[in-house]
Amino acid sequence: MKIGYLGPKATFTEAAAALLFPSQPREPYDTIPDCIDAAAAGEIEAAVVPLENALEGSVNLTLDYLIHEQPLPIIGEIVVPIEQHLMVHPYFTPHWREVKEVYSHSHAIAQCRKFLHTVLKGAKQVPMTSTSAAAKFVSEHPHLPAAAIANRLAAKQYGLVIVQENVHDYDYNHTRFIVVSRRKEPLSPVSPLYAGDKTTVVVMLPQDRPGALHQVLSAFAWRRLNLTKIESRPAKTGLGNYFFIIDIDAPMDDVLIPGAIAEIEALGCTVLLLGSYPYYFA
Ligand SMILES: O=C(O)C(=O)Cc1ccccc1
Repeated sequence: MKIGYLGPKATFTEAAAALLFPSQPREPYDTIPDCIDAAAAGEIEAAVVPLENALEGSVNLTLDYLIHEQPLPIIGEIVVPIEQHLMVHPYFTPHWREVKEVYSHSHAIAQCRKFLHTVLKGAKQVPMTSTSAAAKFVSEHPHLPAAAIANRLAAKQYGLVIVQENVHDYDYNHTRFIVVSRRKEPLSPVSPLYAGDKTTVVVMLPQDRPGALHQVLSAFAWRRLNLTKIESRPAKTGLGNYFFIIDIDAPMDDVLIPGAIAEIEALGCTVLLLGSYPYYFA
C-alpha cells in the first residue's frame, strides 16, 4: 500500500517519507488534513506530515487536526535537516533581486525572515500549502515577478533556477515529521537512522485547580521519566482552556508510563495516548 505525504512532489515531507519508506510507492496530498484523512480512511497505509520545526516551532495544523479531528496513532518520527533555497523561473534569473512576490510554506517563510527582510525587502510574502506547491506555482506563472523558497528537489522537479542557496536564517534548521496510521503497531526500529523511542500523550487539565500542571509533571518526575517536549494548544472550548502535549523520552512499558497516566487521570485530567513509537535522525 502507498505512503501518503504533504505534496505535491518534492516537498520536504516527501524527502522524509522517502528516507523512512525507500521502497514503497508514495502518494501526494494537497493539504495536511487531506493526507491524514486518507490514512484514517485506509486509502493509504500511513501518512507522513510535518510536526515541528527547530526555528518556527510546531505545525499547529498537524497538532490540532490530530487532537480535534482525526486522532490517529503516531507510529514513527523522523528528524531531517532543512535547507531552504530561493528559486525563480529561468526567464527571471538575471533580475531575481527585483521579485515582488515570494511564495512558500508559512514555516519556510518564517525560517527565512532575516533574508527576506534584508535582501528582498518589500516583496509580498505569500503562504502556500507547501514549499513545492510554491515552486510549482512559480513555474506555472513565468510572467509574474515571483520567487519560491523551497528545496533543491523542487527546483529540479519544476524547472526553476536556484539564485540564492541556504536562505534560512540559522544553521540549525531541522524539522520533525511524524508518521500516522490506522495500523497500531509502531514502525520497526530496524534502520541505521533509529535513535530511540518516545511516547506522546495529550493531557487536559481540570478547570481552575491550583497546581494541576505541577502535579501532572511530578507524576513523570518522581518516576524519572524524562520529558522532551511540553506544548500547550487551545482546547477550543473557551479562552484559557488548553491541552498539554507531552513527549516522554521512553517507550510504553507495563509499569511506569501506565502508572503515570493513572495518577494523572486520578487528578481529574483527561489523557489521550497519541502513540509510542521509534524516532529516527537523518
Ligand atoms: O512545504 C514543505 O515542503 C513541507 O514538507 C512542510 C515544511 C515546510 C517547511 C519546513 C519543513 C517542512
